[in-house]
Amino acid sequence: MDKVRFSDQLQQGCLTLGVSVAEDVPPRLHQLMNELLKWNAKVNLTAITAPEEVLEKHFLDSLAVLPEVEGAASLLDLGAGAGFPGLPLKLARPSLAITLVDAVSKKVGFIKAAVAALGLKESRGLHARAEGQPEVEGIPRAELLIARAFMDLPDWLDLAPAYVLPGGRVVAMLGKAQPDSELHARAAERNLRLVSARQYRLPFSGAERQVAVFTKV
Ligand SMILES: C[S@@+](CC[C@H](N)C(=O)[O-])C[C@H]1O[C@@H](n2cnc3c(N)ncnc32)[C@H](O)[C@@H]1O
Repeated sequence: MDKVRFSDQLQQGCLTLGVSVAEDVPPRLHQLMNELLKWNAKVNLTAITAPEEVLEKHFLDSLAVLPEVEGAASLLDLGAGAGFPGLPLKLARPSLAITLVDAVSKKVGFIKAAVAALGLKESRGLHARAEGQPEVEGIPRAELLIARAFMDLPDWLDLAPAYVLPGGRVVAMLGKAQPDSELHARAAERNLRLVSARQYRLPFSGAERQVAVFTKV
């Protein structure tokens, strides 16, 4: 898909999601897609390789949580894989300091190469396994914790708070929507508080999503 068509579709998708990105962001995401597909030909990073699908399932799916990310100064993406959702969020909000962690070195190798190719500042790929002890693991705490397709909600809410700076938030990206009562209950069991929960659909496939934000009590 050429850069112009890609940029049009990306902006259209953002509009449907109710998020906005600066004009230079779609061309930079196009560059990220080319980098991803180039690497993917040699190193297996993602099963999603059709440009239309990369655009929606990786990029728009990541950008959909921009409202939950606004205002944070630092973001930690655990189990980032090929950099989702962290890299698109960083491109959309350049002032965000990001750390992307994965336990598989070839994935972190790609993240580092993408950070260099895109000239991203305050962006770090880190090869580490997150098991709840950030100091031991060398993983820095952040204001906002995020992960996609990493753990189910109960395990994520058990793990993530250890990596949050005081007053920070944990974002859960969920495929299957859960009732607010369930989210409140999962939070209360762990001395957390549900800050917000929002359901939406991806713009082209209509796939259902939910994003929930938690903070420590
Ligand atoms: C299903 S992938 C999701 C990748 C990416 N977040 C996405 O949505 O495309 C899960 C990733 O978590 C990584 N992972 C699994 N357990 C981990 C751990 N304890 N610490 C860090 N990364 C881990 C895996 O290597 C894998 O890249």
